[in-house]
Amino acid sequence: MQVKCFDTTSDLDLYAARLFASALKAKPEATLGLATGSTPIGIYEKMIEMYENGEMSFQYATTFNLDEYVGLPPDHEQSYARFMRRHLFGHIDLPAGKAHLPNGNAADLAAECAGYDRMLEAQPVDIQLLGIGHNGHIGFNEPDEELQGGTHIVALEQDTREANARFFASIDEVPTQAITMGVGSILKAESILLVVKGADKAAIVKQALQGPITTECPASLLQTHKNVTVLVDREAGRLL
Ligand SMILES: N[C@@H]1[C@@H](O)[C@H](O)[C@@H](COP(=O)(O)O)O[C@@H]1O
Repeated sequence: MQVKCFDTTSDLDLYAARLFASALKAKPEATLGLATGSTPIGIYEKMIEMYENGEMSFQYATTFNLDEYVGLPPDHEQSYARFMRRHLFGHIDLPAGKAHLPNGNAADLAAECAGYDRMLEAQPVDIQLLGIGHNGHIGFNEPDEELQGGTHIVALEQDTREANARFFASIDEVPTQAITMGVGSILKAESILLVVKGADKAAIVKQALQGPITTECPASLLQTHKNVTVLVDREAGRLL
């Protein structure tokens, strides 16, 4: 596992965007695993700049997002589908049909999960972008006695709903469930880029990288992967 610490988030964002640009240069038809949350927004901004400057093209790429809320209409301001359109897909040359997110409104959610896994098997992720929750969740894989391998429905922890309530009018509007790729699917990616920003993530990133490998901190399972790069800003990396 390689850990790189950056003085500014802007340097970190540029470095991460360049890793994706290199991956696409080496393999234009690469499958990219993408994430939501506040952490990747700056990285997506740099990708858009690089695309606009002709330094990066998504024309032949495929993307898979980690997760989506259950029960929000796709056009809901806080749905992850909308987030991705706003922060990335609406600004680049990725063909619409090549951007995949789990559908949290599917009539048959079990079939949706199985279908998402089939697509992931057919087009394995080359490079997976990940953030981390304060409790060590990745995607929406919450700490638990057991973790599921494939895409599944998860009940969101109260802490997670509270953390995400800042994007909603009130906590009551935050969905109670999500559909998420499993830790097993995440670990199948050829390479993983974990990005952590801010002092409030310093303790959990230390636990994830240097603590015991346990399902009670889903991100700690990244220690078992052969090709993980961790990018931290100074605040997030201060305990490492
Ligand atoms: N499902 C997402 C995760 O993929 C993300 O990593 C996490 C941290 O978000 P943030 O980057 O806003 O701290 O929150 C959400 O719950």
